[in-house]
Amino acid sequence: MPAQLLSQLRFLQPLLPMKPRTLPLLSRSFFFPSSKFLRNAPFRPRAFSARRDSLPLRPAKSLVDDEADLSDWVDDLRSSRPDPFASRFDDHQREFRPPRKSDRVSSLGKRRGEGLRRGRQGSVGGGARRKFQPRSDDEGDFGGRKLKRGGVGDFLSEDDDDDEDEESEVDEDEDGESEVEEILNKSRTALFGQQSGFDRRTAETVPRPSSPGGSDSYLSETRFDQCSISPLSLKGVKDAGYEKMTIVQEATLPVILKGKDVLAKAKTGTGKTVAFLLPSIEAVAKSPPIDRDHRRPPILVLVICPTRELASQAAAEANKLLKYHPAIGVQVVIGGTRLALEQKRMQANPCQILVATPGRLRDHIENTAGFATRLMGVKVLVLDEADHLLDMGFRKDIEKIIAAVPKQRQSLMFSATIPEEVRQVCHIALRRDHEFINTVQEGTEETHSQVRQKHLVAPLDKHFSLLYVLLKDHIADDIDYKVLVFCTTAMVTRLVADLLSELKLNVREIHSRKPQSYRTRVSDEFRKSKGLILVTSDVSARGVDYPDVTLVIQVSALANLGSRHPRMVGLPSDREQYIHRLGRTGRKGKEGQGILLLAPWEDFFLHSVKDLPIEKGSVPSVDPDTKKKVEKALSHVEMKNKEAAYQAWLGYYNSNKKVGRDKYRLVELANEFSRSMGLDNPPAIPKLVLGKMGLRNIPGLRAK
Ligand SMILES: Nc1ncnc2c1ncn2[C@@H]1O[C@H](COP(=O)(O)OP(=O)(O)OP(=O)(O)O)[C@@H](O)[C@H]1O
Repeated sequence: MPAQLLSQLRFLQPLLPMKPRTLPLLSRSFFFPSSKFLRNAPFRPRAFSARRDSLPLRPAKSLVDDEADLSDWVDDLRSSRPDPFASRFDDHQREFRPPRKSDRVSSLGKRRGEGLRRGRQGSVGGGARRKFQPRSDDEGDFGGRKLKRGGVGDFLSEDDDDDEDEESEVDEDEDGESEVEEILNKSRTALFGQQSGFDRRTAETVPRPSSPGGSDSYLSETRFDQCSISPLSLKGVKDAGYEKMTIVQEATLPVILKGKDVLAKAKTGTGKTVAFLLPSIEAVAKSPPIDRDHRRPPILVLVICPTRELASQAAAEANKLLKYHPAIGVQVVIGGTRLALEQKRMQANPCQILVATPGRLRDHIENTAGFATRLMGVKVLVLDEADHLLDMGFRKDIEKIIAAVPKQRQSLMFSATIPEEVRQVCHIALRRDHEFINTVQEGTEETHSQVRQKHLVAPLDKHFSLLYVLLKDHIADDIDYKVLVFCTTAMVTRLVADLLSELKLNVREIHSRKPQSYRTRVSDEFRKSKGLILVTSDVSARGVDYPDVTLVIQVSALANLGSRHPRMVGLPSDREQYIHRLGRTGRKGKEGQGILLLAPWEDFFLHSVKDLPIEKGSVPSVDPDTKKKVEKALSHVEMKNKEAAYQAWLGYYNSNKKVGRDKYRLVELANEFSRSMGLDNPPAIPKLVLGKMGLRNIPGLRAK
């Protein structure tokens, strides 16, 4: 495009960027003559009410048709007041990659699972229009992903897992490091001025602890009142007990406040939630107030979290920060409750900030009247645990959601792990000129140094006794113990919880097979308690902020293995899940411990975490009395729970590329697991199920 033409464009749209390097992209995005372009011009504002009234209120199917009109409408709305987030015509540079064939294939498994579940509700098939059908499960969270792998093995594996079996080495991003430094330097000057007392720091010192190794090493030296946030937000921050920013908050806040798209990586438990919520709240605070009588008040900030627990937690944090913003409302839509209830709640209390899990959000887009229109007001889109949300289990939902919000918006993606593959696909949500802010120094570990990590490799049939011994030892060491035990599937989680209860330990369980009300209650209890063990599937792996967890035990690290998808597409691997699970301890600079318990045939996992400081631990001895005690406790565990655990275990590892490749070996291992539960004979499995798992006629299995 000739530069002359650009200057004409600039005349029409003063917000156009002038940088020559943007020309080719602009020329792709603008077509002439363009009535749409003219409609976007700020000097032709339309009366807001007239525009609103003329908008046809159609449900989701019409969303795509209406998107352009709705975008215009939102633009008009924005142009009525100065908006710091509006002047971003480089939006055109964002590229939306249409789903590849591989995406469709690999998401089929999940959809098929959904189809099974929806089938029960009378609406089979992704293409079928669903009308206000309440869904009892939470597709948006791990629990809802239980059927995602597509085979019966997946069906049996039932939950809570990602899929990947390739080893992953997360590259530290050198560009990212230098970008951070540049950003910090610029933003310190811009936001805190020369008086702020900040040193110019080198890239390596971005996450410099104010007291090395101390309990506040996650904090920066910058106070919230040194940055340009509104007095009402500041009051909220203060009441929440936050004075200094954490490292990630210091690094990202100025950039986000400037309206940039951000991809941020920071260690677990270092305040990423506030880092994206606070500037999002500022965006709402700066927006024109919404008319109380508005029939479809726009949602201005949309936060997406992978699990219900995490979404509820983010909404609670938002409410804390909003204490002095009475006009700004937060709502959470997470599944596990009746859709109609959420619809009523949203109607009764319209909000500007919506926190959601992906599946339930899609349900609302497709089934809640006027919801699609409200989403067209979104100015800030946040993907929390972004790498996980971009994996194939969620990808379709995320793409659908992104298609339902305006192209002209700010997008923020946060996670403690951002594998290179995710950086490659992050443009699904982010503009090309986004900032990658990596507060994990190059050459340092992605886990916290104050968390002692060890791995134990022991035969599977010893795992139950060992788990008991490890827990008893820890309880004896720390009267204020608070332990998370991660298991592979919901049914195995239930079995382990049953066993530990039989052994008179103070135990709770949480997984996708539990009703949401129970999950919420247990989660709240564990948050507040000490002297408690929570046995959990991966619903608790990411983001959940339980304070003062003293120990995390991971029984098997293969939770994320079993991919039917190529590594290319940005799946978080078992390495990432290990980091997130471990990250439930050692939060806010506190100390903690992590134990990884592996069977000998699982030790290949160690290769993928060889750069993490995981010591080889010596396997504790199990005395004969303890062994007997555990066996007796196992004999009291209900048979049906053992059968379900066996079936789930078999299905789970059957889907695992490495373990499930050799079916004969798989069955041997499954039967070892069965024996470890005290069963002489492995439970029988329906023939149909075995056939679908590709396990018919494999010696060692019992069919019924
Ligand atoms: N500036 C601050 N000062 C003190 N505490 C803070 C600050 N910001 C956040 N926190 C607290 O730090 C804890 C961890 O925050 P948060 O859950 O957002 O961590 P995270 O980085 O998102 O962790 P994860 O990677 O596990 O999701 C929370 O209890 C939060 O209230």
